[in-house]
Amino acid sequence: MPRVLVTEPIDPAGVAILSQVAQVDQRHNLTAAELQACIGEYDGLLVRSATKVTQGLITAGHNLKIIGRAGVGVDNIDVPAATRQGIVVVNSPEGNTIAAAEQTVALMLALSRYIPQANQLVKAGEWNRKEFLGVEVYKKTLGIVGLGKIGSHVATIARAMGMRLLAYDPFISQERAEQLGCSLMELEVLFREADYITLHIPKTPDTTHLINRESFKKMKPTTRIINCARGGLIDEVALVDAIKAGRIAGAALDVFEQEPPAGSPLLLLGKEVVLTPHLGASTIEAQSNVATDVAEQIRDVLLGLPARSAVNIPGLSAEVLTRLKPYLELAELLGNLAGQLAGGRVETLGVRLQGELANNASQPVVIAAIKGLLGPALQERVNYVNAALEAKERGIRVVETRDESMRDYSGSLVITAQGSQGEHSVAGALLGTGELRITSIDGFPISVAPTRYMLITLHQDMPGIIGKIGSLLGSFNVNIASMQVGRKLIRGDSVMVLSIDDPLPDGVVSEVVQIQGIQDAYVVNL
Ligand SMILES: NC(=O)c1ccc[n+]([C@@H]2O[C@H](COP(=O)([O-])OP(=O)(O)OC[C@H]3O[C@@H](n4cnc5c(N)ncnc54)[C@H](O)[C@@H]3O)[C@@H](O)[C@H]2O)c1
Ligand SMILES: O=C(O)[C@H](O)COP(=O)(O)O
Repeated sequence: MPRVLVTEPIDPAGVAILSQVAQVDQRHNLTAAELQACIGEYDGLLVRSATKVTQGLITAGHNLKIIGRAGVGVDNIDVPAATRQGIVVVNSPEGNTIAAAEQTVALMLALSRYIPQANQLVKAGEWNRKEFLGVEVYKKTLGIVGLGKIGSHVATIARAMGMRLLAYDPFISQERAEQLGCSLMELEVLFREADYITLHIPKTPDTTHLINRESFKKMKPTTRIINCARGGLIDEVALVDAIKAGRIAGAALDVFEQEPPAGSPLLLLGKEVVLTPHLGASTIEAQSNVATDVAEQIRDVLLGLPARSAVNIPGLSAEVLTRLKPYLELAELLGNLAGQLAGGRVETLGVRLQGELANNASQPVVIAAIKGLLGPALQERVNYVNAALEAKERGIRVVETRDESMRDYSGSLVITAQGSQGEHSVAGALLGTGELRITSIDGFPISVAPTRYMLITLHQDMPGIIGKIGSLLGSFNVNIASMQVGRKLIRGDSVMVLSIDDPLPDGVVSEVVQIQGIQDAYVVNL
């Protein structure tokens, strides 16, 4: 039975799902060294934001097939390292959207009305009403940085509270922003106009310290900032200085550059700041959603099925897989065949998607062709996760073309492998019954069902040549299951495809190429 390690608390619903297919170990307080020491025993790892899934940990996890993040942000996981090792990384992109948006609005209101500070004083026996004169959010301007899932829901709530909405998100259309009642603008303008600024972007090298010392200089002294996205988006030292200097009015933070923020000067600030311990996703509903979502994906991957929200195999959801499955098999087979015909080092792999395959949702078909090409060399080390990266790292250029107008089959593929020993192309399609067919080799039309062992020749079409090959194979006790010739001209260059029942014994090919008229012969094992 596979084993899954859960390193942080998750909803029991997730554990129940994992237990259907795996032995689940919940070990929540492992040190980095303890985790490193035991990770090699596990097929799956499930984390939240506190576990640092580093390159070293991934290397030690030599049995890992999947890393699940019960939440959105995968910045605590070295995704490129997982990809290189062929490990699927999944998250729950929508499970905690509402929770994080509501936490953002709660923080905005808490900051405006000093609710945590007032609560603390009342509990301490004080009744100080003068100290907590707040501000209203009604008719104030909210600047939303990142108008994705959480930013959009914040916009919807804030709009209902009568706020004017500005947004900065270079990857969102004007139309989408308008639907949400937001005016899209440059960040600098948003800094100048907003009374509240809320961040809803991922942490990347580009967004680290997006809000910095210079940014604060552009804001109004009444501006309040909310960060419920990721620590490190705001330069905390600059933030503390800006608040102390009265450059801005305050901040509410759920996330920190270092968590917990032990020793941070933020902890010494007064009522201008409200701090929560990364609680954005901490609702009963969100925790149930994310645990279920990610556990189901881990279960599916351990059962050999695709994950619906893999962050490193884009587009390979269960729905896409069901639709494309036969084409993925076809692409893998043709990639493998083209690579074997090309023989030596392949420099360029051409993938031509025709007919119904010529739409963007067919991207996994290209990955399948790469997987097929690299399969003979890398065996099970190449998979849908790392195939594209493996090709890139080997300097193999993948050239993709599309032709919607092609109508010979509803969808067909042409794979070309060009390398040190020349170029070969193979085409294939699906029959109405769903069976795979190789429909041409090097441009010669054929219709051959792929089999495990094949002998393919390029030869000149002439009387007697088929008989000679048949006799030769017979003398080696090789049984031919089927044979087909494809040619463009009578007595011209042709291709012959022989399906044979067993692997071809050594020495046969060198004798085949001695037959007069045979130009080349290839042993293919699919
Ligand atoms: N505090 C919490 O507990 C908590 C909970 C959930 C999510 N989060 C965090 O919230 C953030 C947003 O999550 P989401 O689900 O809305 O993600 P999302 O992918 O739906 O949206 C992110 C948006 O940011 C935009 N963006 C990316 N780079 C940008 C840039 N440089 N400038 C402006 N916009 C940029 C993208 O176009 C996208 O629209 C993530 O960092 C996530 O980890 C935190
Ligand atoms: O990115 C997320 O989903 C949030 O930061 C939640 O993190 P958590 O699972 O550690 O609460």
